[in-house]
Amino acid sequence: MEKKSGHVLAIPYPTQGHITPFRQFCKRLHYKGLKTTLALTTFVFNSIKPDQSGPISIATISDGYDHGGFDTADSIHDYLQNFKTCGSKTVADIIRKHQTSDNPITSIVYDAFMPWALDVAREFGLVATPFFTQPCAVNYVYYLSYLNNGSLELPIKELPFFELQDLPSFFSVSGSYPAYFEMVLQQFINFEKADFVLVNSFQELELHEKELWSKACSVLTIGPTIPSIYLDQRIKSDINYDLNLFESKDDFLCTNWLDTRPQGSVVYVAFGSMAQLTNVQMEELALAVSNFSFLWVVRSSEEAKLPSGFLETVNKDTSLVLKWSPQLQILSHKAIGCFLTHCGWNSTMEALTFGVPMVAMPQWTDQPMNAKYIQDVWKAGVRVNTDKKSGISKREEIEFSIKEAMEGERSVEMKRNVKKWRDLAVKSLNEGGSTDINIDTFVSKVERNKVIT
Ligand SMILES: O=c1ccn([C@@H]2O[C@H](COP(=O)(O)OP(=O)(O)O[C@H]3O[C@H](CO)[C@@H](O)[C@H](O)[C@H]3O)[C@@H](O)[C@H]2O)c(=O)[nH]1
Repeated sequence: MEKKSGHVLAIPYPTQGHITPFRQFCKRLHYKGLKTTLALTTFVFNSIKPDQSGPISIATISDGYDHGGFDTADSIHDYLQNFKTCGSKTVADIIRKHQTSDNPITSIVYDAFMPWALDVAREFGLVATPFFTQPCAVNYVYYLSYLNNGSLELPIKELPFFELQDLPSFFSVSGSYPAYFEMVLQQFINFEKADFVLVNSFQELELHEKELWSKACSVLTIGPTIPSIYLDQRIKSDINYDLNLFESKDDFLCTNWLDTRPQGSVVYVAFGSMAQLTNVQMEELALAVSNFSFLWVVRSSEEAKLPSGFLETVNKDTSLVLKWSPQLQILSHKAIGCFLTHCGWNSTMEALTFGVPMVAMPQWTDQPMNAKYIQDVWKAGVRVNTDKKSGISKREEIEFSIKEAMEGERSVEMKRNVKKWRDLAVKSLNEGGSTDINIDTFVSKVERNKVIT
């Protein structure tokens, strides 16, 4: 690896689904010779106490909630406002602190949810690039809505296949989470002034959507941000995600148990780090998965919603319930037959690139749109029908969809397709692939930027 002169400060929004792709992108930049520093909020830093011996430095910034994090904010709106104020100040402090060092910061890669970081970067003459952790299609639709003052008309001319239920939940559930809706639209207030726009996706997966969006800005797809060992294997040390906000105590238990299960027999059920199901939905899910051999992640905060006595009745030989799982190890295990997922973007890319058919149960935000692509565009899974009135997926529907993905006629096609996406993902990461070229483009821009201190 040839050492290069640039130094990137990477600033994710402080949740698991954002910290992970940022951390992984830093590993790619380090592999290309750049110095990288990952900024975590003080609260996250203190919660996970990250190992700091690796090549990626860690710095802390403040979101205004150093002691209790997001949970102690009065509202989402307050949290975002305070993050902007305290974040701007503490990011500037980090840049200043490095100015007299051997390796001053030359570039900021910031979460697209935090467009205020562009102003800080410009104040110091740094390369500024937002990083979108959701796919091009979702970002493009938000962009159209931003141009249209928050509304969106169907059909979308260039993406005519979307119906209301396929759009991000802010459109289909009108008035829901106004502060977050505002946040996803604000991603576009200044993005045209950025040097590039980085997206955790790969070009082959979203060719049309990337082209559409490229008319508005310079889009570089730099994903998937899954550890190299599972895909291109160019970065030997990149074997796992290594910053976990949730404790995973039972990794060995879990993989040992999977070793005992027949090939393609287990339904893996996980809803990421944030989704909250209703009690009724939990019950329907519990009743449906009980007809299969399953491995279900039920986070501590969701556990009370399980039907009473459920955990005691789980047959430990054929099924397992965990509070958090080593998801990569699970999805890459031959015992897994399908992945019942909320369609968070990281989980979606993981399933696609590990070749696991999906049963899509989107909950909110970008997830319904990811589900649409999973079923109808990439043909890599089946979306569970929901009751129009209650929004609940009934047990029979869940059961039917699992069978479709595990053994139905469509399952053969799905398995063929996920294999295709996996091969394309590997190709994009390999030398000369689309992602590899895009990362090189970004690296040369950072390298050329000479900051005058
Ligand atoms: O038991 C578990 C469950 C999840 N994961 C990992 O946690 C991450 C979860 O990310 P994601 O699937 O994207 O879900 P969320 O945590 O819900 O992510 C949020 O952020 C994503 C990126 O912006 C959005 O696409 C989602 O809708 C949003 O909810 C993935 O890398 C998983 O491998 C584990 O390691 N163990």
